[in-house]
Amino acid sequence: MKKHILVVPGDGIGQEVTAVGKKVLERIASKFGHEFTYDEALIGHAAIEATGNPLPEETLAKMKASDAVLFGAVGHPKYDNDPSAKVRPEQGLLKMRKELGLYANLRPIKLFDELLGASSIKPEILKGSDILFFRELTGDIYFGEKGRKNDGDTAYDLAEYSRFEVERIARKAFEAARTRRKKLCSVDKANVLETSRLWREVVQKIAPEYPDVEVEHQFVDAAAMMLIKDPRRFDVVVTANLFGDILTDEASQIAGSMGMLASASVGDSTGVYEPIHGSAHDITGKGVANPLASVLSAALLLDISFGLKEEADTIIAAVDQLLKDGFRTRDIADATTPADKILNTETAGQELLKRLG
Ligand SMILES: NC(=O)c1ccc[n+]([C@@H]2O[C@H](COP(=O)([O-])OP(=O)(O)OC[C@H]3O[C@@H](n4cnc5c(N)ncnc54)[C@H](O)[C@@H]3O)[C@@H](O)[C@H]2O)c1
Ligand SMILES: CC(C)[C@H](C(=O)O)[C@@H](O)C(=O)O
Ligand SMILES: [Mg+2]
Repeated sequence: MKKHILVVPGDGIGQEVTAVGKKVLERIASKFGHEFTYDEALIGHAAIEATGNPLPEETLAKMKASDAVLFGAVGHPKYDNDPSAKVRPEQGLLKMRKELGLYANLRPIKLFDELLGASSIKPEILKGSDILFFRELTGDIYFGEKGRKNDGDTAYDLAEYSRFEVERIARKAFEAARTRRKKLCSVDKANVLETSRLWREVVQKIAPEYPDVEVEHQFVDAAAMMLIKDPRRFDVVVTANLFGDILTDEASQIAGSMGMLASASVGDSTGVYEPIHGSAHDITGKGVANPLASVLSAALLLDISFGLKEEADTIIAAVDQLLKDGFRTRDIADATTPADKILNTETAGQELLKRLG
């Protein structure tokens, strides 16, 4: 198969982990006889430094022209600590999502059995957890009008959802539930927010079209609690942009680390595949970031954008074998991990390639 992949590493550990994700794609291409071509483009702080724009037109054009995007992360401490900065790396990420129509963000919470001990949640509570989040990605408080009034002393961010936006993400979630354990949990805050009341109304209205799927509605505060108390009660979860952002960082602890969670952003055009984590300033440049979220994002890319299920499964099996062989990056290691089994970003990539064959 011939495909063109755009690699957009972005900032901080985005650069470090995406290099490993790309190597895995290259190995898969040679192993299975595919012809993947690659290009790179700037986004975030790196793009601001080079062009003044967090999402240069050239990057956007390259994204639209590619078959899939392997993405790293954006962000820099300079902006995090300067609330007055008008141009920010995250604007590039949000504009990309909007311009490409990436309204559905799939975040699988996949727990590898070997990592049962890596979480701070008890293994008997965790074992068998397998959740697929559908986070709405182009609406909500992220994209509504925002600003200041009263001489800057009052700030506002408007949360907005249209019926159409809720319906399209809900349908994707219902369809995914059909292929899994047939349970859908819709998470909102309908006891307080009008956007959530519309959300619940839409999900209730289309639910009869999926009679084989058992639907429940939970308020976001309760859902946050249930995720930790009993993660196995969830199969597919569908929720709004902001709730999905927060709940999936929380849910990363079910999988053991932020460094294990991949995501797929899909919708109207080119799919973008990225770890859920950020640029992680605290470990940038140390070479210790866990690259497996990027590697598992590459697997999602092959599966979802190219329909290469066997190739994707080969990557997941290699990750599984790496963990079975006792290897751990620092974030998923514990007191029982022998020193010679602790990997950095680069050696994790090397060990993984050995297991890809
Ligand atoms: N999609 C994105 O590009 C994205 C996502 C989240 C945050 N950000 C940006 O990243 C910057 C840092 O944000 P943050 O610190 O809140 O979140 P973060 O996800 O970057 O890091 C949170 C914590 O998880 C750890 N961590 C994250 N990924 C890891 C990995 N692969 N291996 C090992 N440990 C890992 C970090 O060291 C840190 O302690 C901010 O500028 C933020 O805006 C970007
Ligand atoms: C960096 C930020 C804008 C982004 C988000 O909130 O969507 C990030 O946290 C994510 O999860 O991709
Ligand atoms: Mg986030």
